[in-house]
Parts: sequence; C-alpha cells; structure tokens
Amino acid sequence: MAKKKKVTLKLDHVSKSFAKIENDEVTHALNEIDLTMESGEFISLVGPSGCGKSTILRLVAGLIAPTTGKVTVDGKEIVEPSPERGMVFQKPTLFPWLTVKDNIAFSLKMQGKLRGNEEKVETMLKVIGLENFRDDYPGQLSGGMAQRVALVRSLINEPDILLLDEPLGALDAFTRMNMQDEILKIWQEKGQLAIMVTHDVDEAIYMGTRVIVMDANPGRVVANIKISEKYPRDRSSETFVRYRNEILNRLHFGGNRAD
Ligand SMILES: Nc1ncnc2c1ncn2[C@@H]1O[C@H](COP(=O)(O)OP(=O)(O)OP(=O)(O)O)[C@@H](O)[C@H]1O
Repeated sequence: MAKKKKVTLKLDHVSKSFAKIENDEVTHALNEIDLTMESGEFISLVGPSGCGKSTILRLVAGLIAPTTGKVTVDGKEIVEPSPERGMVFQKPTLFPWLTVKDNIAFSLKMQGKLRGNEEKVETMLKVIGLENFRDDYPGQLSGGMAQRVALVRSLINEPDILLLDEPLGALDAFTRMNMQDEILKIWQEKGQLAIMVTHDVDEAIYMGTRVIVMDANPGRVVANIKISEKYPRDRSSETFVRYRNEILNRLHFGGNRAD
C-alpha cells in the first residue's frame, strides 16, 4: 500500500468555550492550545475527564470551530468535515440496516466512487479478517468485529489524518490488545497522522510516538512526551515503566508530583 502524502496539522492558540445551558457560566474546554503534529506520528491524548481531549478531535474533524485561534492543515484552516480526516468513535457507528460489506463501501458509494473501487472494499475486509462476515449485519457482530468495521470504514477514504476517540474503550482486555496491534499495523503501512484519545496510560505509551498529557479547568496541555521505543513495545520493560511513571506523575497519580 502506498504511503500517504505528508501533512502538518497545527493548533495555533486554540481556545474553545461552551456556554452552559443551565446558568450564565462558561466551560473553558480548551485554553490556548499550541500543538504541531505531522504525518507518521501517532499521538496519544490522555488526561482526566473534561480536559478537552474529544474537543481537540472534534475541532480537527471540522465538526466544531474554535472560539479563538486556528486549526490548520498545511496552513489551510479547517472549516468543515472532510473524508481526509476520518473519525472513529468508541461506539462503532455502523448502519444497522447495511451489511458489513455495504457499511465499508458506504462512503465510497456516497461520493460516487464505488465503481472501479470494489477491490478496495475486498482488501479492507481482508485487512480486518472479516471476509466471511461480509453479508452479516452489525447486530450479528461482536464488539471487536464491529469496531474493526468502523475502523476500515474510515480508512477506505485513505484519510491523511485518522482521529480515534477512545476506539478501544468498550472492548475486553484481550480484544483490545489485539486491536492495538492491528491499528498500529495499518498506521505503519500508511504512515498517516493518527491522533487517539485514550484513558489507558499503558495503551497511550504502547501505541504513541508521542503522548500529550492534558489537565482540566481550563483544558490545557501539561506535557508532551516523545516515546522513543521501537515497535512492538514491551509493556514490562524498564523504559516503558519509566514512561508510565512520568505520565502518571503528570496526571497526579504518582507518588510525587512532577509539577
Ligand atoms: N457541546 C458542548 N456543550 C457544552 N459543553 C461541552 C460541549 N462539548 C464539551 N463540553 C464540555 O467541555 C469540556 C471538555 O469536554 P471533552 O468532551 O472534550 O472532554 P474529554 O477530555 O474528552 O472528556 P472525557 O474523557 O470524559 O470524554 C467538558 O467540561 C464538557 O462538559
């Protein structure tokens, strides 16, 4: 499979506030975020609930706009959703009335690009090992299988940026570890920019080339940690444990606070 073209994603002084419906207060979901990310990186976003992780993904997806600041890809401001920025959610958002194959083919069909690309659908079915389930409906699939379908349904558009909003959060530990390796394999082949929200510090280190640690009220970045270990990573190695301690400290779960 061909590598993706290189892109640079920038969040430049990005703040996002939401007005609360019940009173006059404002939630500062993100405050002055400056981040640069590039193709070939796998960014893990970790932080307590409400620190703005999903808000970052939704801004990059073009689902919402920043209150102040800019989100750009190669200098061009993101103003709307695009198949070039594919999103995968924790709950697989499949169409229950379409078969596995038709779910995967859906966006190509909507863009009028299915004809001549049928082979792509077959390749995707093979990538996730579900060739024999092509005619099944989402309701017949296990959680892991459904999440695989949701993943390749985004990948079929060959996005430059893959946005993963806790995609493995609802899976059992064993399926989750398998899926971590599957996602890494796909990302390594394509070399796109992947940004994944996770609550699991080990998953963040196991998968990320960089772990961005956030804190809440207001949502902000408190650490940007490059993970220099080769893949596949050993969760029990000394270096891994050192990264884990560093991140837990940043999240205030360590024995001694780092800041
Ligand atoms: N559409 C919205 N309207 C009002 N408030 C919102 C909206 N979206 C997010 N928020 C608020 O912004 C803050 C950040 O939300 P966000 O979902 O980005 O956090 P998160 O770090 O992803 O949290 P979690 O880990 O619980 O998913 C939260 O306080 C949330 O309640």
